[in-house]
Amino acid sequence: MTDFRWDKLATDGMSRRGRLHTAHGPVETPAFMPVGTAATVKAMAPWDVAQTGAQMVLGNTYHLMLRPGAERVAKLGGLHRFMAWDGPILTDSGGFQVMSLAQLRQLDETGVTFKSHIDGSTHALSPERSVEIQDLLDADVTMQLDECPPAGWPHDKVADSMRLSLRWAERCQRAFRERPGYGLFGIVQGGVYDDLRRESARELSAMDLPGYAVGGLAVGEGQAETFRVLEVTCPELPADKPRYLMGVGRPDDIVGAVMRGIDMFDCVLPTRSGRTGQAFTARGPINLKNARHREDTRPLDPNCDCATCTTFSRAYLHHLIRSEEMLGPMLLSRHNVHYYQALMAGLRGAIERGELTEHAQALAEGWHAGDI
Ligand SMILES: CNc1nc2c(CCNCC3CCCC3)c3nc(N)[nH]c(=O)c3cc2[nH]1
Ligand SMILES: [Zn+2]
Repeated sequence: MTDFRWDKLATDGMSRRGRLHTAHGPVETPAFMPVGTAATVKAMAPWDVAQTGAQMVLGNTYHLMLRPGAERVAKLGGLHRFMAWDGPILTDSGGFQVMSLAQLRQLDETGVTFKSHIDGSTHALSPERSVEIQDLLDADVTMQLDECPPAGWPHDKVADSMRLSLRWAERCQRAFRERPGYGLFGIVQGGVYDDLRRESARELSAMDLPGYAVGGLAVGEGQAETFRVLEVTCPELPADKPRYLMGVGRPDDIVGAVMRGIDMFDCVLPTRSGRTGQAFTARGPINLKNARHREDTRPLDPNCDCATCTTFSRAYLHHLIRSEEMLGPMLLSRHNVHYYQALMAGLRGAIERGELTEHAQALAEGWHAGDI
């Protein structure tokens, strides 16, 4: 059984090309992980997800503990068998989703208690219970339970919140069931405050965890602030451990974060925006709802070799979205996830060649050129 580890294969400036080894297989980094909230990457079957080149997907403690329940997923053989995904799975710890989705939630030293947004039933999520749920789901990567302070909180409130998350990290590490190929990631907090980010990163680094996430970002702070926080945080993290920027992002966010030392990403954007008709292309995002596409026989993105782009015209995709046909979100989600995977493959190659700066410049020129 493989040991959980991340190999650093090449560097280019602050960026790294690596390989994560997990119980369910390797993951080439920098990596983009499609989000599979309720045990499905929405509108995509697992074979569609695999075909995009994605190696690792996200599951969600909050949704799965409410429905169908963690014990039930375990009884059914765990999340890999349940959703027929035999590659690595990372599950978030649930705290972020509670604060953004649940009703009547209460957060204190012990954890969070909340009422289900599905049926109003009351639930409690402690660091120990979150780790237990992620174990029952058989997640290859378990995330610590943390508190993600909303943007705009003052320094003293963020300091208290960051230190609570540090105490929860300790409790998660004690509760985590060590087994080969599985790892627990800490989550750096501290808002947009450099001193708090450094304190959080240093304390978590001292815990010698197998991987580190940067949380508390992509909450509306804007790209410049996100990048500034990364420039402060990444240098404080161990150079030989993977770094995961939670909830990011648009293609240009991802490129900028890779250049600042991030190795792993997750975001609902490619799937969620795909369902609303938005497609990411080498010449920037376009929305297929727009009437300008209704007689356009060209492919979505001539540079893309995915099934959507090599089979259908923009006119047809426009028709599907306008008609609210199920096939529309299916085809656009597949293209968008494929596009993100191709973006990551391009970044990995550029880092190997020591050409990331030039590659990033070429990508930005394409995006700014705009659709023709
Ligand atoms: C979109 N922006 C954003 N997302 C954040 C997330 C969620 C990342 N995505 C998880 C998947 C979505 C559903 C299933 C799992 C964050 N999660 C945690 N634990 N802590 C954050 O500070 C945290 C911060 C985040 N910022
Ligand atoms: Zn495509």
